[in-house]
Amino acid sequence: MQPIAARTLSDIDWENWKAQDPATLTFVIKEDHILLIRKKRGLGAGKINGPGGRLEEGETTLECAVREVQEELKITPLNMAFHGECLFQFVDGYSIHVYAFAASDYDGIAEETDEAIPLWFHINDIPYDEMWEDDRCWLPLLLKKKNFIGRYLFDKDTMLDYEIELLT
Ligand SMILES: Nc1nc2c([nH]c(=O)n2[C@H]2C[C@H](O)[C@@H](COP(=O)(O)OP(=O)(O)OP(=O)(O)O)O2)c(=O)[nH]1
Repeated sequence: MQPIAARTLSDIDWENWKAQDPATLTFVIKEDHILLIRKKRGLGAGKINGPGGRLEEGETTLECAVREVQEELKITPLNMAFHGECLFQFVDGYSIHVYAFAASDYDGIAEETDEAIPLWFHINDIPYDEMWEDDRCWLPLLLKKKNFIGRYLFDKDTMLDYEIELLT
């Protein structure tokens, strides 16, 4: 992995950009509450996030999104809707392309696993201070059922630049 000299989004050739890893995020939103996790390991360990992770060989984004929720919280998300894409470039050279889903219901009882602690929040009380810096830019769009594509440049945990396009 080669570090890149970019300091703004315009330093990156987005036309030919391809992430090292495709990944997913899923937000179960039910009756004004959202199910988040305290992530115990992997990229973003310690932060609060939605359950999710990297695609496995041969898997669709939807299959990955469902599997990650099942693995991390022992529940199955229901009524999955795709809402958007987040394209993350890190200055250390790493890149990840995240597909974001919302689910309006689930089967089972969420429980702590090796990977995550389940946490419910009211949608007006989302703990953005404990989340990735970009989440406050696009999670409100997902909550409003909008579709979006965003590009983000990070130096470790610090967001250097971003842009979000709403899709109709
Ligand atoms: N909300 C949010 N999520 C992010 C950001 N950046 C980022 O990678 N993520 C998510 C996408 C993935 O769901 C997750 C990273 O994948 P992971 O490390 O959990 O992958 P994995 O489950 O396959 O982990 P592992 O088995 O390889 O440890 O973090 C961000 O800025 N905001």
